[in-house]
Amino acid sequence: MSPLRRLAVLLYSADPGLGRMLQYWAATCVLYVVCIVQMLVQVEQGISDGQAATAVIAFAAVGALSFYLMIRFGARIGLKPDQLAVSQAVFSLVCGGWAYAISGPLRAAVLLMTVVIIVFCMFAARPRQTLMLSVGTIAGMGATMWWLQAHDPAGFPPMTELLTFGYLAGALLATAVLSGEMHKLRSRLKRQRRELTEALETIRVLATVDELTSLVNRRRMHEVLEEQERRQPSGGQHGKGCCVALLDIDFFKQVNDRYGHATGDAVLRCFSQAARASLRAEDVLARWGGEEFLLLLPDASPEDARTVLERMAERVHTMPVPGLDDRCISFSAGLATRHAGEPFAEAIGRADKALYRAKEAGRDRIVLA
Ligand SMILES: Nc1nc2c(ncn2[C@@H]2O[C@H](COP(=O)(O)OP(=O)(O)OP(=O)(O)O)[C@@H](O)[C@H]2O)c(=O)[nH]1
Repeated sequence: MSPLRRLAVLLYSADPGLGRMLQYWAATCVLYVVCIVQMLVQVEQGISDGQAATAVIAFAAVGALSFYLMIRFGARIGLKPDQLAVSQAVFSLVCGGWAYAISGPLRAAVLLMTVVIIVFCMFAARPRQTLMLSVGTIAGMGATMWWLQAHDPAGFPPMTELLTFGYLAGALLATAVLSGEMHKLRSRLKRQRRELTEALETIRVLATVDELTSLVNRRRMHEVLEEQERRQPSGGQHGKGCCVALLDIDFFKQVNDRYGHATGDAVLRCFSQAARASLRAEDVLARWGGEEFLLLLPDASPEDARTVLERMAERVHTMPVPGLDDRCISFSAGLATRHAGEPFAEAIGRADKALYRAKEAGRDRIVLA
């Protein structure tokens, strides 16, 4: 990691949740900077008192820095994101009230910032917290305005303060109501996103998995083979080659006829489980149709593949199937190595011919193409 990136991670954190909170913090800092510049211009123009403005600016700067530290290391001190958001808002509102008191004729404009702070809160705090903040701000600003008009009626005419307070209270209450609506909308969107993700997963499973055996279905297997052709156009890795085998359960019609279709289904399920238990993680077994299965063995020589199929045959011979008494299940297999650059369709065609020969030769055997 470069030193610059390490510094960025240290300041900004690699955790996306924390990163988002720090983004909000950075956005509030931009607002603070804008307000500080305005305040300096006000001092320059003789609208605000220089000492009072310096005190507000210092208070805001120290507060912003403290909040950065609290957000960055908040997890260690056990502060929750919404608690941090509310504390930040309370701090900003105190700054806003103070700025109001020293901004002379521009004070009504400062109130705009107060509304902006509450709107910011809507994104991070709960609707109840936003409502409490709005009510608290109305009470706090009401008290400030009352105190200012009582102590300096010439600078803060009572009627002007009262009307300004009315506008502020209306705006804050409307914002709090809006926050509730936005929260509902966000909850609905979250639920819809979760439902959509679940629906997509269901569709994906239905499109790729065989319902009876839970094996990969024929459609998905075609995709797997295409991916394999793209990844290894010349055959298998490590010079071992790649094998395909077509497997077909022997005398399956007899099972259906004698024991019933439900037992036939149970045989297919048990066969799939037993067969899958004999494979490596990279091997893919698909239900190719009816009682026929296609096995892809990437990076396997024909000898390796035969060993796998023999191990599989042993498991299948001894697997218990509910409702089948003592009848032993077997399968025949046609095995083919995929030649370099050969399309899988051709290798599967050769495996199919080998399977036919295995059936002809008496079943329960593996024939190499
Ligand atoms: N229970 C059940 N039977 C199925 C399913 N799909 C196909 N079959 C049956 O599988 C049987 C396949 O029979 P055949 O093609 O004659 O093959 P077989 O009896 O296994 O004979 P060989 O392959 O020559 O050993 C048919 O009776 C199909 O109805 C299924 O999903 N469930």
